Amino acid sequence: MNHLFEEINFVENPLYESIIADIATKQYSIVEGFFTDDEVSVLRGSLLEKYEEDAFKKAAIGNRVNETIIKSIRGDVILWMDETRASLSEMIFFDRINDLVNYLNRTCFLGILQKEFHYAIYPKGTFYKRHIDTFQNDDRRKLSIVCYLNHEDWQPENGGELVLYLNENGQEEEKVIYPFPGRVVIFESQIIEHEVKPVDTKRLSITGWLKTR
Ligand SMILES: O=C(O)CCC(=O)C(=O)O
Ligand SMILES: [Fe+2]
Repeated sequence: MNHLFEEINFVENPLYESIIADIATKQYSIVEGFFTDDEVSVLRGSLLEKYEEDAFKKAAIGNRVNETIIKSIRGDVILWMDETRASLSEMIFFDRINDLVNYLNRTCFLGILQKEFHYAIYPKGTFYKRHIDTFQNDDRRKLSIVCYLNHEDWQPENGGELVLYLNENGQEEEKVIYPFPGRVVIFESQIIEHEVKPVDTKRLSITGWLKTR
């Protein structure tokens, strides 16, 4: 019998258990300090370096059609991350995410087989209007994950709050979340409508999705 338990080799992780419990009860979870101050700082450096190299601009060129329509909905600039060519700091990021995904797959039967993440910068004055993260004919996105990489002195007055629109017994309720560095927000992609309020100071993050298939 002992032998059997050794093979299972499962260590309960209290942080992940609290995320799972949150999502099961309210469809979202706010995790403080998912990344340490040092990790946030290294990831922020990596994001800003790529921004200065103009890599974000190049990523946007594919979307030039409908540019004005898109800008009235969302004003962020993004750069998709490539795990197969990850830098040292990006490896730390993906190690954390993969650890969470493995735990979710072992405990929740979510069947997460794919993921996609991008850096995002919201320049001053930009926003992302109320939306849902799944496309009409593609329901593979299960969980949305937003990781904030702002500077340590980020203030609520800087704007850029993430607002989740929750359904509380038929009544809509707004959950306002400030993008403080190190904070990670996870929510059900297919259920929770949300928006990013106008930003007053350049706002930095990594956003991604855990997907089936
Ligand atoms: O940055 C955030 O807080 C949310 C971003 C978002 O909703 C998205 O990229 O779909
Ligand atoms: Fe979104």
